[in-house]
Amino acid sequence: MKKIIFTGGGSAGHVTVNIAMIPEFIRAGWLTEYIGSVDGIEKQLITSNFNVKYHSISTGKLRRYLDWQNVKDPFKVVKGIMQAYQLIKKQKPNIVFSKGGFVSVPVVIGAWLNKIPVIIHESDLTPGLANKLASPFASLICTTFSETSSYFNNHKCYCVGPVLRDELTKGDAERGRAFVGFSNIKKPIIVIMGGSLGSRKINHVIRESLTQLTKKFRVIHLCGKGHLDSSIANSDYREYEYINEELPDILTMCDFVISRAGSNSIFEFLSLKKPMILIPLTKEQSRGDQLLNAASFESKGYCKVLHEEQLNPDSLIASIYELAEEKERYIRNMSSFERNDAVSLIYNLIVENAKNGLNDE
Ligand SMILES: CC(=O)N[C@H]1[C@@H](OP(=O)(O)OP(=O)(O)OC[C@H]2O[C@@H](n3ccc(=O)[nH]c3=O)[C@H](O)[C@@H]2O)O[C@H](CO)[C@@H](O)[C@@H]1O
Repeated sequence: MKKIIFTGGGSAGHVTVNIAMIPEFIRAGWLTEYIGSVDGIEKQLITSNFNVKYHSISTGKLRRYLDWQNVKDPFKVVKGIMQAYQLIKKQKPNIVFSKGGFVSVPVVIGAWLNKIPVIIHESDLTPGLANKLASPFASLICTTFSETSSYFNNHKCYCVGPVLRDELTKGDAERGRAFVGFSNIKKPIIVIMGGSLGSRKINHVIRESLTQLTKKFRVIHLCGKGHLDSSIANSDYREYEYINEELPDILTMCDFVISRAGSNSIFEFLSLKKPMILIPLTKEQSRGDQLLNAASFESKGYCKVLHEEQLNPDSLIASIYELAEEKERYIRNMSSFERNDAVSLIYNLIVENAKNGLNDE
């Protein structure tokens, strides 16, 4: 029997691709395991969705700011590499698939030290630091955007397009309405998603705009863990820290989306043809990947971009009215998008690259 180990974590964007891929391997009879951090979001998402063995390793964080933890983290990363090396030596997978995020670097190095092939996936237009560090150890890099290959000099890249969960297209609006408890009145619904971890700035502006916003719209706010505000009493407003299996129903039900510009999320909205306002993370808060993701979508007429520097209740309300007025045009533009069957493409690449003879019968 063949065995695959998945890795990736830190935020849901580094896990959802794995969530889309894992069922293929379980169906095909592969032994499927996961290496993640001790308490990251990947542990909760993987163990609640699948009955796969989850191994934890020590991880450091790749921070962009000064923090005393930065001094301790290199030691944690070295410990993580040693743990991953030992685990992979013992588990003998035929291949490792990495979706990136800081936990993935020790795993990729641990696999390489064991001479186990590694396939990496990069879903943003520009590579994340973890994938950049891991790329010399990988046999192949799969990308969502075709432009990404130019950032991985001399590496074998394969553009597979967005990797989306199968369930995403199986949402049911009626189920969504029942879940949030909205009656079927004729006020369009906006879903607000500040990335998988939430966004303080977006949360703040949404809550400031709420009275005005709910005159015309109903609002479902995915505000991120620890960011609920129980003081708000508004019958057209619902807030959740994070929504897992009900998300396809909620997205199918909604009319508009306001979101950060994380790659996985925006391709989910695109494939469901939801007119969207994207508020990308700024250069100060990130490497600028979301600015490029959003610019790429804007150039194709898929979204409206509202930069954080201009974000306030007035600009938000004005943008949502403009989006609503041009709804049909956005839907038309999004209809031209043709999506690959990325899950099958990656599955085939993994089968072709897997090392033979380790756990095989
Ligand atoms: C702060 C940060 O590091 N952001 C990065 C992170 O974003 P982030 O983790 O937000 O990643 P994405 O937007 O790409 O994906 C989020 C995923 O979580 C899911 N979801 C979200 C909220 C919720 O309540 N329920 C739910 O299921 C979405 O449907 C999506 O599948 O990874 C992305 C992909 O590499 C990058 O583009 C982002 O720049």
